Amino acid sequence: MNALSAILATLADQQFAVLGLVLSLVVGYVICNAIYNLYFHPLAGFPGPWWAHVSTLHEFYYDVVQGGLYTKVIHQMHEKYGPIVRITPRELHISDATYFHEIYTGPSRLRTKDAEFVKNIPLPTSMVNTINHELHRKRRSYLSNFFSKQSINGIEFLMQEKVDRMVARLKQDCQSGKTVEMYYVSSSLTSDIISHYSYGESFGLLDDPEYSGTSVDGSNSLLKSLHILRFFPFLVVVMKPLPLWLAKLISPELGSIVEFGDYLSARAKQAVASPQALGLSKGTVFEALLSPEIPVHERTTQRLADEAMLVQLAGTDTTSRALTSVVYRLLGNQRTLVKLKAELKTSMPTPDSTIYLKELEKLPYLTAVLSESLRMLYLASRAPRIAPTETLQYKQWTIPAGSVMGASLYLSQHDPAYYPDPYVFRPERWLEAAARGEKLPLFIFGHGARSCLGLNLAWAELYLATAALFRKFDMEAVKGGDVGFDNYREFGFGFSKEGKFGMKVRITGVVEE
Ligand code: HEM
Repeated sequence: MNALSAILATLADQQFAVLGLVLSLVVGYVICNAIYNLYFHPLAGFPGPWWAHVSTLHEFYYDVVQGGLYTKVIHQMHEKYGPIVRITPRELHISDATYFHEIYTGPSRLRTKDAEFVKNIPLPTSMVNTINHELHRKRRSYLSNFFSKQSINGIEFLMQEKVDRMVARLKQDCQSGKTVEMYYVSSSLTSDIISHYSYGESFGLLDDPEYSGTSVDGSNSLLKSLHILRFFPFLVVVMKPLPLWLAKLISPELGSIVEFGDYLSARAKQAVASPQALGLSKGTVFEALLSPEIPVHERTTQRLADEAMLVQLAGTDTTSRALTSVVYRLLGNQRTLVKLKAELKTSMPTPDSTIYLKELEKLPYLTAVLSESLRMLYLASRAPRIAPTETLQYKQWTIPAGSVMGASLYLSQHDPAYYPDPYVFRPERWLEAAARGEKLPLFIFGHGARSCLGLNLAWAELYLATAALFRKFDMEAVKGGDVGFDNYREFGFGFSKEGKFGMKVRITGVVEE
């Protein structure tokens, strides 16, 4: 008995000794790492609070524990430390919109993405996840014709057809006096357009009696997990092969994303298996991605499915939030609304006049209203870049080649250097700048080699839908029905404190003349 006790005691002593050793190693590592980060790291000389220099714990606390609040903290850091701040041990943030184009450059100046900021996106072979500059350039080129201005002008009839469907639905809602969620109306429109254009079959969300919100609810649940997935990327790997039944059991929104992913994989598989008989895939993203000029190793099922999913996600929630935001701004600014309605009459003499994109694009006030609504929208979190071989100079600071650096689009869009009183909605600022011979920058689509590929489609949808909504209908905001426009939280996009986004309206009349 005594011998056994002695053995157990020895083992316990040994375990404590091992535990003690492991703990001391961990503590030692943390201390050494903190000392290195504070005094020896290439970014050690940059301004910022010591805690941001030492570890990412604060970022984790504000973005994951508190939920999407680190951009606010970054803003506060700039107020205290100036225009350039080391916001994490390995990342600089520059809050000076005049420097934006140096970070987000065109293809002639080498820029890569930061791998840390794509590992949470479960589309590993899509262009948005592609770190390498050259590979990204190629992948993007496979779809750039598909979204060129010329191609988008060529599908005006398709967009028009969907806008007409939306108008018909809203007329019914007007008769029934029902309250409608504008965010769901907009996302049904944008989803139907992008699905019809990309896959040759519209998802028909505009025909859903309640305007299905499943697609945006699904992508919002994905967005809300982005910060968590960035800190715990292994979860992406765990979630990816989730069977549909289990995903639906966890949440209907997750279920809708998995279901959609399964649908796209099946379509991609079919297209790859028989590219000669594309059938349903003719004239779609699948056809573009299966072009014989693309190397065979890039024509895989996964590539097609990832890229198709990216296009659908990027093409739905973005523009639908933008359109919802246009409605929110107009209904909250009667003077602007009256002015816009008067201008719309000049290119649409009657509410039933056919709307032509080319005509709408020439309307200065409409363009200013859209630009100003976009400017105030939170639609993309910080997306840092790396200049692997270029040393950059910002004022007195030399940014070493290979540093991670970025500028939040949202903070750039509110830089008083370009937009005095940046939090005031004032479309006139765009017209005043034009009268001075200046063109105000619009940062929301990003800039350079990795800027938004769907920008022409987004603008076309916004022109057509805004003109239809405000030339054909009178509407009012439902009191307390607008949420998320304060951008309290950031999960890629802006959300309210409660994690919501939306705008309820009542269609009060159909315009007669
Ligand atoms: C108002 C609407 C939209 C806004 C504000 C917007 C904004 C952006 C931004 C800021 C980026 C760059 C993100 C980064 O730096 O990583 C981006 C990328 C992208 N957007 Fe959009 N977007 C909009 C609509 C669309 C639409 C309608 C599509 C249609 C397909 C689309 C497709 C894409 C794609 C494919 C990329 C990735 C480009 C690349 O990695 O080279 N976007 N978008």
